[in-house]
Amino acid sequence: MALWGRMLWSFLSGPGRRGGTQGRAFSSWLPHRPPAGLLNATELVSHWTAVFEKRGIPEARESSEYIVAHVLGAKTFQSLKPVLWTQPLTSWQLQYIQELSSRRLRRMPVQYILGEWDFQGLTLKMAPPVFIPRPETEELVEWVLEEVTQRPGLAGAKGGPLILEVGCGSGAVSLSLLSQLPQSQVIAVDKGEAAICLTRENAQRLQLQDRIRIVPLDVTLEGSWAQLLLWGPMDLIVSNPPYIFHQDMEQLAPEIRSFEDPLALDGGEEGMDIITHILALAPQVLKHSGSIFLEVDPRHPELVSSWLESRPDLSLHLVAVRKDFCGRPRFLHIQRSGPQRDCPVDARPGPQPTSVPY
Ligand SMILES: C[S@@+](CC[C@H](N)C(=O)[O-])C[C@H]1O[C@@H](n2cnc3c(N)ncnc32)[C@H](O)[C@@H]1O
Repeated sequence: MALWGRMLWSFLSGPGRRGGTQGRAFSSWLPHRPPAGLLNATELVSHWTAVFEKRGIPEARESSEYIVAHVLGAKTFQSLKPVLWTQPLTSWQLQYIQELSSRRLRRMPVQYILGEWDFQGLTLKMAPPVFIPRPETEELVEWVLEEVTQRPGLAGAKGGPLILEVGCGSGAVSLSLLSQLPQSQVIAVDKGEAAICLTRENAQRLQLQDRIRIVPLDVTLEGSWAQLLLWGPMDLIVSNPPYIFHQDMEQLAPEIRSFEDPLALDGGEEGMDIITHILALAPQVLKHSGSIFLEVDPRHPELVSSWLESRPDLSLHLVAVRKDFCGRPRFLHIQRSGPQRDCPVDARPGPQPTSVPY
């Protein structure tokens, strides 16, 4: 399976990642009844696992377990009370499972079928075509949290950092940073209208709307970043941008190709289109010694490093690269040195950071 196919499915088998039973993304009942004789949860899981396997659906058992657990009001099959494993299901539960399973047969990702998914302990609403947060992005968030905690300079003058997230999608990164950094504030931007709406909805569901500004913005448009200066220089920029190499797009799993917005994935010929826009514009909004954290493809550390060398005017330095849980170099920490450019809000000189060769 292609790289991104593996990434999508690697986290279905993770323990207890998704949340409660609100947000049933489900509108029509199938007219036919479920197969006769399959009356309890364990039998239903076995039945749909076999159907999914026969039809070549990836993560067959995990998919059927999540669906059955969801209908019975639990996050995971393992967390169901044991009595529910063998208790007969009602006819509406059987029909509901059948409806959701038929969506899986059409290769809809489980996260969209359930209408919600957990990220960093937060239950987020999911809706196609907004990008489904991946487990490795939790590692990006953890790195940012570590750096903010260990380097007081990153925490900003107000006790918590002002963070810009480029490409917020469902709001997973911004909202988890807000929830774990109670003094922080976030400006979350995205080009997609559906992403902006979903981040807004998730912020409200999690009662985090007071510390986040959600701005529709295309970072590739000249002058688009000027409006961000209203809120002052940023302590941090974080982004999981579209970074797939264009020629790799065809190899993506059907779940991704058919349901997720290609604009959330396709980073152009070398996956660098949005990355270079972020880096070129960052000095306008980032405070001196501010940091940029990016999730990228394993080929990008070298490409980004060379690109930054070709743009000394930006005063940005790649200071660290981190590997993901599969051992691939996937996260970049880039730091700004030198005074703020073109930013009237913060022209104060300050100490220069020491660059560490990565
Ligand atoms: C890989 S997704 C990441 C979503 C979310 N941060 C996460 O990790 O789950 C990339 C996001 O960037 C947004 N995006 C793509 N091009 C953009 C642009 N030119 N300006 C702003 N956002 C953009 C997409 O709409 C998408 O929501």
